[in-house]
Amino acid sequence: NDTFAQVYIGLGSNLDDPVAQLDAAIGWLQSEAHVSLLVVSGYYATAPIGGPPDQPDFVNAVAEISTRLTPESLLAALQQIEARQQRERKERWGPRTLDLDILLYGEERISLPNLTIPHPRMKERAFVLVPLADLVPDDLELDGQPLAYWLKQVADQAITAL
Ligand SMILES: Nc1nc2nc(S)n(CCO)c2c(=O)[nH]1
Repeated sequence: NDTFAQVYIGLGSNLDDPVAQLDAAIGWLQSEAHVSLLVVSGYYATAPIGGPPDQPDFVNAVAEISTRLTPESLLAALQQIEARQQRERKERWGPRTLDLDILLYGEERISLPNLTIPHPRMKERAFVLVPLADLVPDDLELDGQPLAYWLKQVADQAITAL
C-alpha cells in the first residue's frame, strides 16, 4: 500500500485525568511507526452521550494523521495504544480511560464486522463534530450534507472548549 490516506481519529476519555490521557495518546500517535500526526483539535469537555448517565464528563478531541497503514492495521495500532493506557472493556459505553475511534479514512467507505468507516455515529455527536470542525472546512460533506448542517443538529449537546 504505497498511498497515504488522510485519516481523522476521535479521542475520548472520562477516567483517570482525561486531559493527561489524551496528551499521552497524542504522544503514542506521534511515535507510532507509519503514522504522521499532522494536527490536533482543541480539547473539549462534553456531557456523556449514550451509556450509563451517572458517568463523569468526557474530554474529547480529534487528530488528523497521514498513514500508509490499512484501516485494519491502523485499528490494531489504536487498540494497542488503548491497551497501554489500561482500557478495560468492562461495560460497553461505560467510563473509559481512553477511546480512539477511526472517524474518516480518506474518502473510503469500509464495513467490516469490527470496523465501519465513516464512523456510524459521528454525525450524531457534538463531541466529534465540534473538534472535527477545528480541522476541516465547514462545507466538508458527510452523507450529502455539509458539516455545518450536522453541527446544527447537535446544538443541544453540552460541549465547552477547554
Ligand atoms: N461525550 C462523550 N460521550 C461518549 N459516549 C461514548 S460511548 N463515548 C466514547 C466514544 O465512542 C463518548 C465520548 O467520547 N464522549
